[in-house]
Amino acid sequence: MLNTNTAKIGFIGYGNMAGATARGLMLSGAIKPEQIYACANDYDKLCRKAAADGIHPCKTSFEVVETCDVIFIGVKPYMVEGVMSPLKDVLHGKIIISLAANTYDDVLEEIMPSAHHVATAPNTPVSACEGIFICEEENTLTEEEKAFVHELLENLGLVLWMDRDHMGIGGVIAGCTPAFVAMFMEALGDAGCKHGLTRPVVYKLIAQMLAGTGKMALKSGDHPGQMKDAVCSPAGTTIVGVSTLEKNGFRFAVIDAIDQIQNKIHGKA
Ligand SMILES: NC(=O)C1=CN([C@@H]2O[C@H](COP(=O)(O)OP(=O)(O)OC[C@H]3O[C@@H](n4cnc5c(N)ncnc54)[C@H](O)[C@@H]3O)[C@@H](O)[C@H]2O)C=CC1
Ligand SMILES: O=C(O)[C@@H]1CCC=N1
Repeated sequence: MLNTNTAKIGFIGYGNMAGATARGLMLSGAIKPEQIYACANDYDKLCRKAAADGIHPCKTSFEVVETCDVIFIGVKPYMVEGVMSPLKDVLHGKIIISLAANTYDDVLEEIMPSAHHVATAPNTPVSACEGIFICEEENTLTEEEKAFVHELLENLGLVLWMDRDHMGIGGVIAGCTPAFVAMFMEALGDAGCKHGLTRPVVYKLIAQMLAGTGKMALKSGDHPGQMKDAVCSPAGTTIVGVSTLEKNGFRFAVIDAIDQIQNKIHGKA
């Protein structure tokens, strides 16, 4: 029976998302570095990252699969088939957690019918154990394996099981938008710098402001409009900024960005 104290966790591909997942699992204390094995395209680069993280670098994906009980797929979506198909014979009964965007259970089943697989849509804040793992409800895990996967991923933040129709947009809102937020942070940093704050101070203020606003929303359940109203004093300063953002199409720019991502996913762009 699988348990987090002894399970060996593998990563095929050890880039941004896989590394974030591994680091989150280690930071949470659920998984020790010596339980983690990874392979990647560039072995020397992998060895440097593995040494920094304290995990085992592997020369081949076969080594990862043969050694591990649970294997995360951390390669680009278009590579999943080419990387996983040659492993067909060694995947029997292994738990496979795919990180690949918009790559669902039907595709995984086609490529690796003998594995017990689940498709997910994660985000990089898992590295700080404040992330999201959306998992597809349709999967080939046993009930016991599903409970184990849920427990493992819960160490990294929120775990939500979703039907395929909502996985795409859920994955975009959870997985793509950390980049938007980082752009917002950078813009606020530039503005703070322009008006005299040093970079270390302004970025600290911004990060804490964002973490606090998110936590407040989760704790109170308040509507975002209510949270905005609570900051805007009548004839005060914030409302001047809010109206300037409206004039510049701030909210439409965000909705349009999501629309364009969806168009790309659905082949319309
Ligand atoms: N970066 C993100 O925020 C998110 C990424 N994802 C998904 O995670 C997956 C990985 O994306 P990133 O980490 O951003 O990409 P990345 O480019 O940082 O990492 C890709 C990794 O795959 C490895 N790789 C390439 N060819 C390989 C091969 N033949 N065998 C083994 N490893 C190989 C590379 O060496 C690298 O370690 C993608 O499928 C993406 O859709 C999902 C949600 C969020
Ligand atoms: O940009 C991408 O394709 C990946 C999927 C979600 C976030 N990053």
